[in-house]
Amino acid sequence: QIPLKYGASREGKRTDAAMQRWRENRFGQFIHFGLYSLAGGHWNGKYVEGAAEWIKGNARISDEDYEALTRQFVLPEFDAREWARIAKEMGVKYSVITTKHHEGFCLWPSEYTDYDVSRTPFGRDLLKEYVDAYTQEGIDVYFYYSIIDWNHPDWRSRVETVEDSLAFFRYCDFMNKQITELMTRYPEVKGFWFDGTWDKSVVKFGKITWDIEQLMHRLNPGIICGSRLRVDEKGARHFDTNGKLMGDYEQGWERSLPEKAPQNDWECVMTIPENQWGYQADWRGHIKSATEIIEMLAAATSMNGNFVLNFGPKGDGSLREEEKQMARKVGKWMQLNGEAIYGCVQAPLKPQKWGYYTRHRDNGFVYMVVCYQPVSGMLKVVLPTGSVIENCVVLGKEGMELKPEKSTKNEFVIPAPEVKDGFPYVIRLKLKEGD
Ligand SMILES: C#C[C@@H]1N[C@@H](C)[C@@H](O)[C@H]1O
Repeated sequence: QIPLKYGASREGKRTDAAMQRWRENRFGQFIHFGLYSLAGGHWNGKYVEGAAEWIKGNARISDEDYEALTRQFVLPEFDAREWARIAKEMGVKYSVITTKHHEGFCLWPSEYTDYDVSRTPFGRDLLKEYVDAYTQEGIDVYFYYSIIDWNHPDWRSRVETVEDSLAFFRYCDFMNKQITELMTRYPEVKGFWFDGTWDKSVVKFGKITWDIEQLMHRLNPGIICGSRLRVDEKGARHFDTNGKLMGDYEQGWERSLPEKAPQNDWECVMTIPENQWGYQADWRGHIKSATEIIEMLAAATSMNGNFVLNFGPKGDGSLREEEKQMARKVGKWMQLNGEAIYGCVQAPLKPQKWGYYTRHRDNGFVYMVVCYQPVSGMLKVVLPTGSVIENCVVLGKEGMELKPEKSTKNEFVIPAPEVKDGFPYVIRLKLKEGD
């Protein structure tokens, strides 16, 4: 163990109510919205390769031309209540919004910059309308905040000269003021989702991330913050130089899922196209179906993780049709099968090829989320020695009990119900422990 001043500030899983609520939420929404949404992944009438929220760099847009987007920020179709209604319909329990992405434009009227909504024709406090609408729907709100800030004159991606370090530490002061502002103006915020901590400047001065963590806990001891914020004084990210997780959960699973359950709390954030977070008018490549998203959500839950699906609203403030469709389909599935996700954790059963087990923290049931229908027509379940299946039903068809048959020692087979709608189905098991 190397002595560290700015490594992990605490060890082990948090056991307080705020963190337990984060765990039980399981399913979240990401909202990427900013000036980049107006460009929609196109510039001068041409499609721009790369992630749409990175268009300033991808299309080599000058500061002046990019800032001109503030004059187009009118949002005639923006209605936070509609965003919140659709999030509720999808069945998410929390939502993370980009208060400020790498571009530096702020979705709230900040006291510390004029590069924000107050300088646009829209003019309103978008963040407040989002917080109020989602809170009204009972959805917890989290703030994404980019450490990188391409607009701020004092941001430095690397610090090489005395002038760089003076500027960078002025920027850190600005950042601390904005974080304080966000936590005091919007006390409903449950946690922060920091991004952009890979640049050399942040890795060189990891203490600034320790300072942010300390600042947030002084303002709200229950605030939740993932590992992506943190860098220790040796430049180690997410896990400190002694291998200890920094922050409250592993926040490295961006567009990927672990193969097996990590030891720590963790969260996966996922895009519907291959890699578009901000609005891209012309989605290309594979667009994930609701069935694929449901399988990822079940996989995450089966490994004690949270799953957050990204929406990139359009430059007029409306949601795109494909995302509304996604919300409808996933929401319909969650209405029937949400008990296999919300408040669920990894089940103590041997994983099988047909899909994912989850176990509800309280109700004692084990759930089988079947994503791969067996050609044999039989779903295999291996139980601990002596345990038996006391009750076995398909969610939505509770009146029709399935009859498991013992096929070998500890192994049972359940006749697989027919798949009608192209979605995973869920079997609920009541197990009776062996004597
Ligand atoms: C890289 C990168 C950023 N991290 C994702 C969560 C998006 O915000 C993307 O722009």
